[in-house]
Amino acid sequence: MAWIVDQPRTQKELAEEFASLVSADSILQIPGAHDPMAGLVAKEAGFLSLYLSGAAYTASRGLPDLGFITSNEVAERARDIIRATNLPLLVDIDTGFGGVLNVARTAAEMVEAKIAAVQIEDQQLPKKCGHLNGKRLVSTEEMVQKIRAIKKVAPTLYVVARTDARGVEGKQEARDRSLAYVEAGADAIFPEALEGADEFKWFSNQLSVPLLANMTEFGKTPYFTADEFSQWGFDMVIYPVTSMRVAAKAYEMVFTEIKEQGTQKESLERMQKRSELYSTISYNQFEELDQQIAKTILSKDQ
Ligand SMILES: C[C@](O)(C(=O)O)[C@H](CC(=O)O)C(=O)O
Repeated sequence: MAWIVDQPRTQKELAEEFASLVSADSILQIPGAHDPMAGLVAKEAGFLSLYLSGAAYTASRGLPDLGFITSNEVAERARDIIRATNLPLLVDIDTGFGGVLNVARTAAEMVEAKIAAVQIEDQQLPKKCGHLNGKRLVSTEEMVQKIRAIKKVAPTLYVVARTDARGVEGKQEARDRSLAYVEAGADAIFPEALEGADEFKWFSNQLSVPLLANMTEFGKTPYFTADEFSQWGFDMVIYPVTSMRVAAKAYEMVFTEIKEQGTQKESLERMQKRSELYSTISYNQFEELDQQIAKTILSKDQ
């Protein structure tokens, strides 16, 4: 329950909360929420912070993750998720949607939308998923300028700098770039597409700032647990596209059933019931704001 019904939190409060969750003893598990409903369900499951993935956001619009979306589009989706959940949101801003000046505009827009934290990567446009081949990087100097621009325009934004160098130039270069990004003001580092336990451990021995692990599915990183990442010195782990992937498979199953059997009856048990849906979106609390609306009463099987 949030936004109109709850007291919303400010960007500064959300960013401070994010930083304190990162510095807590246990690793911060951050599930991707491609839309507000996914965010609300993740909140009900007990997660304290959410991630808006570029891959999941673009896929939810039927688009590939090649970096041709704009900052105001992403800010709009992020704003909806924050209004609904009132949780600190880490937003994937890809390359910052252009050069240094575009990054500055993106940072300002993210603060307006009350985003707690952003993740910016060192790829050239058009960017690619970090677990694919054929990535090209901008120079360290350009990325450093981008990080400085964010910190100048939006000092309260928590900045996670992602380096894609591991798959392009190697792990030593990824380490060197990370050190430069920290020097430029990044609050945390996201070494993208590390391939094994040894690489995670090696990386955390090289850096003293908080580190983020990407536990995406069908990528280059094997399926490690949150505890394993934590033991290796990582402070955050994201599950960026999981919500989108399970939702799309669920649609596929029920649409096939309706097409083939002419009914969705077999799938009812796997559906969110009307009562569960209304509870998740605080239906009653919104209804109570207007005494002219008759109070909705549901039967127990609805
Ligand atoms: C983290 C990521 O940038 C994303 O957009 O969520 C992607 C995830 C993915 O494509 O699986 C990534 O580049 O790792």
